Amino acid sequence: MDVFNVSNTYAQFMSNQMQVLQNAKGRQGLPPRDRKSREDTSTRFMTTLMLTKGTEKGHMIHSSFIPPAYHPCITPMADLRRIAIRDLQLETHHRGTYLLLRSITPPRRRTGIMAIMKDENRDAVMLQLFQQEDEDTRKAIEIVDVGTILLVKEPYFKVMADGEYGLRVDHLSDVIHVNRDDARIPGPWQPRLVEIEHSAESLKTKGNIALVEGRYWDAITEYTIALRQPATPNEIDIIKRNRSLAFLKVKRFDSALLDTGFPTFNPNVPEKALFRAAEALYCLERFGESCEVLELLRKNYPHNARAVEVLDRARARYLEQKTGSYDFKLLQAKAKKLRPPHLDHATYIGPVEVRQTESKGRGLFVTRAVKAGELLLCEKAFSYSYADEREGGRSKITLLLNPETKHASLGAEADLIKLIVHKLHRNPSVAPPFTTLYHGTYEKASTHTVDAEPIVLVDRIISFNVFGCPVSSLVFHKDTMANQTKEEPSHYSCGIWTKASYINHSCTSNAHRSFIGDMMIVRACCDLEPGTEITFLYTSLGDKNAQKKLSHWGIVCDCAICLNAKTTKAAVVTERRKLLEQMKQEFNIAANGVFQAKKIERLLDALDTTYARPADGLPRLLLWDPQLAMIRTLEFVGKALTSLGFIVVGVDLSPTAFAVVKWGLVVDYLVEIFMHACTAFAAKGAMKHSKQAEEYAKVAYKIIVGEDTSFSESYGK
Ligand SMILES: C[S@@+](CC[C@H](N)C(=O)[O-])C[C@H]1O[C@@H](n2cnc3c(N)ncnc32)[C@H](O)[C@@H]1O
Repeated sequence: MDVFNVSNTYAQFMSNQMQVLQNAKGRQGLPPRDRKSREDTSTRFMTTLMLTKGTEKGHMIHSSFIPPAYHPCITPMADLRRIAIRDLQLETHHRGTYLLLRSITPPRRRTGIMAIMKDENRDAVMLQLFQQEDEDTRKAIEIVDVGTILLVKEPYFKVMADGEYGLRVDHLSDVIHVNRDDARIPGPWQPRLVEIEHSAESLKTKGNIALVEGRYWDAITEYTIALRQPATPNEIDIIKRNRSLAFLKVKRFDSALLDTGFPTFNPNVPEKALFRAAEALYCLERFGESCEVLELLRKNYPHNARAVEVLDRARARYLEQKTGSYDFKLLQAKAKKLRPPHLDHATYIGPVEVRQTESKGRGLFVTRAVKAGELLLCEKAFSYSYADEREGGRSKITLLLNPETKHASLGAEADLIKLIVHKLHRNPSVAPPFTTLYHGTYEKASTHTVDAEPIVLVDRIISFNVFGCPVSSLVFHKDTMANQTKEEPSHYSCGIWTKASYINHSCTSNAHRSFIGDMMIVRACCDLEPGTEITFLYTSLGDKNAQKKLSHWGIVCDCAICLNAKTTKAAVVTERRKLLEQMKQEFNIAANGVFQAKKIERLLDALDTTYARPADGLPRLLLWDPQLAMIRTLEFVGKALTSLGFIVVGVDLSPTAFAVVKWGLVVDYLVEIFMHACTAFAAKGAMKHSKQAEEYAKVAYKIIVGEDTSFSESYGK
């Protein structure tokens, strides 16, 4: 939805890649013919590593191929059989087996992290780990470095892009870091005795040092090994409390919470445990429980000033979550300042619920009557990937290609996949709202965890549910109005909003989404009866390629506009094109902005008569735009609104109050149309009408931008 769909542009590129995959498949099950020696493999790798050092950062556009979908290992470790590098066969997932490997090189980071690994027979193989964190979040050497011991479950051995052979790991749960105290480490790889610490206290100290130095994963390892040593209950409590801080630092909130003792605290629970539990709950968006823990903290430690501050913040989120009252001015200010624009605000789910539809799977329905402009959702992104769209700043833009689905998109989607993989892997408790989203015919894994590790499958879910988004719909609206551009709104930044994802598509939609940073705001764009299904646009209104784009979701839109487009006779289409061309010429001739109004009016009337159905049932998309250019009189305000499908009364200055009886399509220019009405009514001394028109402009603005606190500033009112 609004991501840069470039499937057509890269069709050839993808079919070439499909061919490469097909060719590779031809070697499936065969052993490699020309396997290189360990020395040769590692020397070549080290040479490339040195030659490319420092040259691979850059802000260029990267391309990323999604591999043919395969399931992660779901067999428990105890049931896997160990194999060796020399047993590997090409293009094969070695189901039911595992490899125990030790790195003999430092890592090289490209789309994935690569290193040369050896096994106990001293054979070597290249390992590529995909979906690992960015260098900024976790250095490659913290993931694999010389001496790192890894267990690769159900290894996938394949021909790489450069023709070399290697192991490819796409699922985080398919690779296990083996701690130095693990009994599975073979004798020759065992650490020297001096490296093995047995006392919980000394391991805790090592953990504390790592924590202070910002080596959080090392700290977790030290504390975890410490907890396997004999220790008193008090020592165990302290080690867990320290580990909970390390877990918080690496965003493992589920584990952090568990280590604090939540939900059963001793009467003399220390402040730190309560703070950490409250922080973990806050980050898991469990604001009510976070408030409860902080209230306990305030009760037990009344002089703790920070507790008051943190409690205020949690209460503010809880209030947003429960009531939907936001300080939108503050949200706009934060979205303007923060990069990435991750806003610290809560999700509000308004009067909506998920229900089964007749023919579109599940959908979102209103539970009570709703007025145009009312807030249905204000949803914090489940995950959000920001791409700097300014000239020269496209640091995270990736061309994401899926040869299997023939889908290609340009933007930050590749990063989004990674962000979600990590979020789910770190915090299994937050997974259900994501994993239950629409995933087409793609089969999910039959289990959620294996050996207590979460199983994560994301890319298909993302491709069906991702939204492209501007950093701010306010800025986008202003740009649209200033540049008068009517190009389709595609965006590089993108995210997943799990509730909004239940909204199905319709070109004659009754709801509209807007963005303030990573918050999506969905408002009704017409009055809705209780039980009405909410719909919004997946592609932009009037997009000529809409049907093609909708086919990505398997949608054949059956709205009035699409049905009419299919049934309109070719002669009528030609006639409309001719009239539009003549109008365009008239507007072009009028270089000074003064055009032959009468002539254009005649052409508009002629175009109008090509439609048979009333516009409130079938909006006239070709008409509102040229009518807007003519909008100098109230007559054209009425005409433009009618073409958009509105029913309005009082435009003719009759004693009837100016009122929208039925809302039509909401476009950015709707605000301008109502503002023209406001001015035109005022010029005629119809001040009540004028005030009412301004109110409608404000509602339209709120629907388009997400809020109306910035209306006065934008429209000088
Ligand atoms: C983002 S999901 C929307 C929620 C989905 N209906 C569900 O059951 O979870 C997108 C999918 O919903 C279905 N869908 C959405 N709009 C539709 C429409 N107008 N007609 C038919 N199917 C639609 C398609 O299967 C599409 O791939």
